[in-house]
Amino acid sequence: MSTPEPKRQIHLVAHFPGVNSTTVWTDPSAGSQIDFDSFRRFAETAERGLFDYIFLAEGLRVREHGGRIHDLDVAGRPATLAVLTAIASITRHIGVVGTLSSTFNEPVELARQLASLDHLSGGRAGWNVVTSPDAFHGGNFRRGGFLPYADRYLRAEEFVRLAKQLWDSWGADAVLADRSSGRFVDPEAVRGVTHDGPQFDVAATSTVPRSPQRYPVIVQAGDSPAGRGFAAANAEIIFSRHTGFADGQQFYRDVKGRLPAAGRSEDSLLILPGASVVLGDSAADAHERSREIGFAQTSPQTAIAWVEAIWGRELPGLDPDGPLPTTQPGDTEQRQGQVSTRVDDRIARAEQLRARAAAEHLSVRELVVAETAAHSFVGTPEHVAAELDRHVQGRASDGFVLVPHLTPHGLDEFVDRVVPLLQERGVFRTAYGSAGIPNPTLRQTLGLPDPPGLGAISGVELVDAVVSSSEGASA
Ligand SMILES: Cc1cc2nc3c(=O)[nH]c(=O)nc-3n(C[C@H](O)[C@H](O)[C@H](O)COP(=O)(O)O)c2cc1C
Repeated sequence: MSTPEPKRQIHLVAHFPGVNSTTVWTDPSAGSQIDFDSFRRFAETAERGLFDYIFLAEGLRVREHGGRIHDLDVAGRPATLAVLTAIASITRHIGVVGTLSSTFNEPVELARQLASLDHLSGGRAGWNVVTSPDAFHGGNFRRGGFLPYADRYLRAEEFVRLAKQLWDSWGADAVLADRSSGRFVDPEAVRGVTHDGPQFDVAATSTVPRSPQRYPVIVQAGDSPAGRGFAAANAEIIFSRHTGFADGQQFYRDVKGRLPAAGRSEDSLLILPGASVVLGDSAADAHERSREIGFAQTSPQTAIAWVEAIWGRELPGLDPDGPLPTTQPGDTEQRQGQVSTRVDDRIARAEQLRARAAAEHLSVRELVVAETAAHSFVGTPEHVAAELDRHVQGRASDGFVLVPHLTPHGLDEFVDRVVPLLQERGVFRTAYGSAGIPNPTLRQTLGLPDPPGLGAISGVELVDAVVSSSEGASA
């Protein structure tokens, strides 16, 4: 008799609410997005629930709508690396992963900051590499439109490659701290990194010794073919939008199918779609809660602003409880700074929305709820646990980035009611370090292989880049 295959294990990520349009900050129980107490509370729940890591998205510029600050969504969360460092100091096992742009940062400085986070967290750091190269964000840095859209991943690729050289530039034994000889550093074990490429011209010596994980875990969020190619070559995790079962399977197959060409194995990259969960004591109760939350996430003003962003024009007098506008879309970008509102063909999108509203008899606000606040998993804890398991066993994902709608207690119910059921199913850990490692790094918690030497990890060649390093580093 053949032994059954072991069950695939689910990975869970806790997305701190905010930097999106679905956080219900108006709820009477909602806490601050800014005070450290919120991050502490959130992190304690996520670690109690044995999540793999806490994740922070990042918006580099305050969003605008119609040329004014977009005043409907929560904003103002403190900067990513500062928050993650503070979280690392009050947790022991959970990973800390942040979103940082490869377009508007510089490799030497960012590599230094990330290596520092990896040191200070004891090897629990991760970096979500985003490109977000639009002119609006660039304006923040006096670099509006400096990077052609087509080059966004060339820069990201060169950035990551250079960062890895910097992270590898101190040998494992470079810090001598030898009191008898008085020598602190072994110069033979630290190499300078010189790099002359299309995006970066750098001659640098890293100021930070090799960190516990050598590199932070590399995450990617981007959906274009170029983004998928970049992920297959460089990323260890993809944060995806493909949460549905069939859609998830298709994305999973596509991206995992790209790995062999990059010289990588299937288990070297995890795919974790964003997901929202609404629980109830019965299916009907959960669906009713989901409906209420959807409307709380979509105020009448939010619904109008969303339609204006798609329509590319102001829509004065639009009734949120009435039908979609009969006016044809214009071409004025209404919303700036929100990735998900990018529309390539406004007329086609408007027609698609009109068709859905007509078929389902939806008002403007009901349509926006259906389009933007449809929750991924709705039902009793038993139903939700079974569904999450089905997605992972069915290779529609390797787990989920859970995006709660409330700060800071939005994951409490999931941790109390769903996590134990996943454990009973044998698909989720019952302790950190259960593989026999008492203080696992984030990469070990995720079950990802150690990073190979520089060069082998990247399957994409930078045609014009000249990459060189002086000799002498110890391995
Ligand atoms: C699920 C998901 C989450 C993202 N989160 C962020 C974010 O927090 N901050 C950001 O600047 N860009 C974010 N992005 C934008 C992407 O990282 C990427 O820069 C952009 O989508 C362009 O890449 P693409 O053309 O491959 O999609 C996100 C994208 C996706 C798909």
